[in-house]
Amino acid sequence: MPVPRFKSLFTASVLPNAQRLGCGAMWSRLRTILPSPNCLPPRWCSGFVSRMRYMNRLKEDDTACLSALHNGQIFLFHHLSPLLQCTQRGTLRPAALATSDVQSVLERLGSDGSLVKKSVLVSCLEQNQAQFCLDVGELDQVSVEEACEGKFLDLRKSLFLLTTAEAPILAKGQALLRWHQTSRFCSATGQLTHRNQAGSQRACSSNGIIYYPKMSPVVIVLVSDGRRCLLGRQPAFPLGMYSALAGFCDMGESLEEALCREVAEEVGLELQSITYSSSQHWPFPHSSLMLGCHATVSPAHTQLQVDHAELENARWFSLEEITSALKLQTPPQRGDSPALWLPPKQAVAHRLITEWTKQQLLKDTDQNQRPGSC
Ligand SMILES: NC(=O)C1=CN([C@@H]2O[C@H](COP(=O)(O)OP(=O)(O)OC[C@H]3O[C@@H](n4cnc5c(N)ncnc54)[C@H](OP(=O)(O)O)[C@@H]3O)[C@@H](O)[C@H]2O)C=CC1
Ligand SMILES: [Mg+2]
Repeated sequence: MPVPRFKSLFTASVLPNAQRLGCGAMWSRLRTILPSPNCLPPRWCSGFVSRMRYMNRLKEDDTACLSALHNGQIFLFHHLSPLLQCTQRGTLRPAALATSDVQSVLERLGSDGSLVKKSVLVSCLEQNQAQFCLDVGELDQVSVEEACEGKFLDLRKSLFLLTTAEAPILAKGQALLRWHQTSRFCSATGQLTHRNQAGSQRACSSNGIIYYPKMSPVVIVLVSDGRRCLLGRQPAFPLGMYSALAGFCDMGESLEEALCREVAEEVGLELQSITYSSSQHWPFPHSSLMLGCHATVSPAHTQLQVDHAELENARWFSLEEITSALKLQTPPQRGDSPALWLPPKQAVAHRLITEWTKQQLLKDTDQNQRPGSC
């Protein structure tokens, strides 16, 4: 079980009054909370090191990156919405197009060849085939859709619909493309900045300051009182959707301090203990690094004081309510009786909720198997 690289985070404890777990107890709890290898990048697969080093070289060597682009794949975007195609099974997947095909489509639609060079490097397949994202917002949307046999769909909607492992690539691609669109000028000199071929940095043409893409750290926490879990709802969420509590870290705060502050601000509770679960990059509203945790409050202090400037509502949900919501396949429609709808599978909030559910079910099984229980 490849967990040790997270050990420092787990053992770095959290609150002055945190319940510290003994080491053995902690690891056995981690195994139940974090068993999923898909939380971790595929470091142990053969070829991982060589792919990472290859990607790093492409970020540093513009000529090598341009050559990788010519032999690579491109995910197209139109004003930051990704191009999706329908599979034979009727599901959606991001359209990974060969660069040569994209080049011919662009030429047919009257664009000069330089547009392809605006692609940003996002990933690398086995055999070191590089993958890029490119925004073709300057071309007619429908013409590109017809030529590529796909549809551009808003990224939030796409993340609800996509089940493939490529969803994080779209999130990363959109974040990078947006960063380039909004970072054209140096904030010190006001002069134009220019990018490297991979799109991993921009430099000021006048004083050479180098800018790197920015991410805001955001904490997200699933609070439990031992029996129920706490979810909140913002007015902008889709109908019926509740999620784990989240908030941006303030300057100077640790992960633990930000979690305690956000929970205190949004629902008026004091956390007892915090366990780190996993993290994810999230492209909204700009680009965030979501740091996902579980936390507990005392069962004696669960009264919520919801800050309605931040949340439309927050409430405790039973295990039964959560297990039913996890089974729902289609979102509630206007006019339906309001069912609980959870964040998409790609969201770390979903992962926290499923981890909590598994933990509760295990607890219930343990209790039922104790001698003397009926
Ligand atoms: N992937 C997932 O599972 C989930 C992801 N999220 C993401 O977490 C993010 C944070 O959650 P949310 O509850 O909205 O956060 P907060 O509770 O921190 O509230 C958002 C407000 O914080 C202020 N703020 C402070 N710093 C920033 C910053 N760097 N960027 C933008 N706003 C900032 C803004 O207020 P003002 O404008 O008044 O200054 C903003 O309206 C959301 O963007 C959401 O997309 C949320 C839930 C689930
Ligand atoms: Mg919040």
